Amino acid sequence: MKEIILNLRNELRGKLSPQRYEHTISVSFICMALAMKYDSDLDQAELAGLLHDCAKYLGDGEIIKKCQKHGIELTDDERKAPAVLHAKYGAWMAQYKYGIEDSEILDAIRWHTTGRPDMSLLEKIVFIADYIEPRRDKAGDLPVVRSMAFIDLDECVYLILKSTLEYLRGKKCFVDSMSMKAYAYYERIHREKKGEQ
Ligand SMILES: Nc1ncnc2c1ncn2[C@@H]1O[C@H](COP(=O)(O)OP(=O)(O)O)[C@@H](O)[C@H]1O
Repeated sequence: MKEIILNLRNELRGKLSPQRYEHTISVSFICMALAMKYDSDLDQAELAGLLHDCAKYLGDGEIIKKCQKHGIELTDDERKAPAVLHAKYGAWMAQYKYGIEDSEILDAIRWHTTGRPDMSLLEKIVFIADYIEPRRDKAGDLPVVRSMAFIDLDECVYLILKSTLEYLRGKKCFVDSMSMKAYAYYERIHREKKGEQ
């Protein structure tokens, strides 16, 4: 196995909780499975999956402080929904702490929680793998979303965003508007495919 992967795994095993580490390994393998299916680069997929939650050992307050310290600007939405910030700070850590220079990997980490309109193939792969990896068991729609992941990536992103927005609204959580923009984008693709306006 590549040395960088082994080193990263050791580093992450020492930082993340055992459950989060298991999730991380699971996501990296599902990223590679999706990369095989959609003819994407396996090394990029593995690295992006491995690092997607690298900031998750920090609490929301600590992440806000780290962002301030490193001059990472926060949007008003991110301040109101700090749970999404591990993705932005994780991309920063991947670049400056783990030496990742590939902007496609950094973007995939950056957008893995909220999604965004018109995601790249690698962004969609990490976004979807985070939701469907085998250790996940909470969402009721997992069987449908899991099979859709290997049929139609855009439709799968649409289903995940729909479900996440319903879940967050049901819990009366503040929703980062990037997910709403992403939902509007993928809902349009969904409607177009169904022949609707
Ligand atoms: N647009 C959003 N606005 C606010 N919170 C969100 C948004 N999208 C996801 N979240 C929440 O952020 C948290 C982290 O999400 P995520 O990174 O997907 O999960 P995990 O860290 O378990 O892999 C979850 O509690 C999720 O519900």
